Amino acid sequence: MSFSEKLAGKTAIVTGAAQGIGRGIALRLARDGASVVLTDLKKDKLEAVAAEIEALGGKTLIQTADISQRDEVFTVVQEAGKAFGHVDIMINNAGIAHVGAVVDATPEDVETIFRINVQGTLWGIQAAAKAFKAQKSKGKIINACSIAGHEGYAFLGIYSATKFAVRALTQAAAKELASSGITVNAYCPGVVGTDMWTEIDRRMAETTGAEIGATYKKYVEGIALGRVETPDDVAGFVSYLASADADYMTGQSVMIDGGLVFR
Ligand SMILES: NC(=O)C1=CN([C@@H]2O[C@H](COP(=O)(O)OP(=O)(O)OC[C@H]3O[C@@H](n4cnc5c(N)ncnc54)[C@H](O)[C@@H]3O)[C@@H](O)[C@H]2O)C=CC1
Ligand SMILES: CC(=O)C(C)=O
Repeated sequence: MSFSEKLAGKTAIVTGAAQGIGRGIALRLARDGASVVLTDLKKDKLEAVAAEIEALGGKTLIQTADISQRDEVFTVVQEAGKAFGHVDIMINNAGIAHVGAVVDATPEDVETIFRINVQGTLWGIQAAAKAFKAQKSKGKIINACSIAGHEGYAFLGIYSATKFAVRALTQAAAKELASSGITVNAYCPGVVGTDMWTEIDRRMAETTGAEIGATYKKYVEGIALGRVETPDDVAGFVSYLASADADYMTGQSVMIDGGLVFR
């Protein structure tokens, strides 16, 4: 891993950093020169990601936290500030999926996913905005949306609703925080080959009777660039959103999906 100066001197927090897209973003921002605060529920996996970054000379801090708990998210941001002196970039990446028909969703299903995907993102926006304002700095808040934040998918309806909500929060927070010099944007991946999609495919098979692998194959066949997305594909775009090159961009939830959804 070679380091660049793109984010040198910056501190970035990445939620859901233990695996998948969050791990990819953490490694990329470290390569860009940022100190990276890694947060997730999974301590062992966070330690493995931290070891990867530190072995190559990067700086990290591990904070286990549940993003659905507002106080835990605020503590992560405070600890990041104490460890590195300031916080500059907040990546609200952690999220979960839900597979099932809209007509079958239970109050418990809906509450669980909204507490993580929507409230977890909201607490991250609040905690980061508070820190950036206290520092009087122009921070960047970057949220995980999805193609499902632009189109409601069959049997992913409740999940899609959470991502539409993330897009709404991204727009509203961008408008409210612009006068403080804080930008808020989101990345919208398509089909990334992570544990989340293995689980979506498995649950689709249970729900619709599709063969294992068939739902994943069907989605991937719709990608114009002809291959599944990798965490690095997402991380490259997040690196841009986190950089000074994106200073004039706010309130946007941008597709990074290999050409799957065209808006
Ligand atoms: N995989 C995909 O195709 C796509 C994923 N996304 C979004 O990207 C983000 C990351 O997805 P993946 O890496 O694929 O998922 P993943 O399931 O591989 O990783 C998610 C990580 O978030 C953590 N997490 C879950 N709930 C948490 C909580 N309450 N507090 C703290 N950490 C928690 C998990 O422990 C896990 O390490 C999610 O927001 C997802 O909705 C968006 C579009 C496509
Ligand atoms: C997981 C996800 O966001 C989709 C639509 O694949």
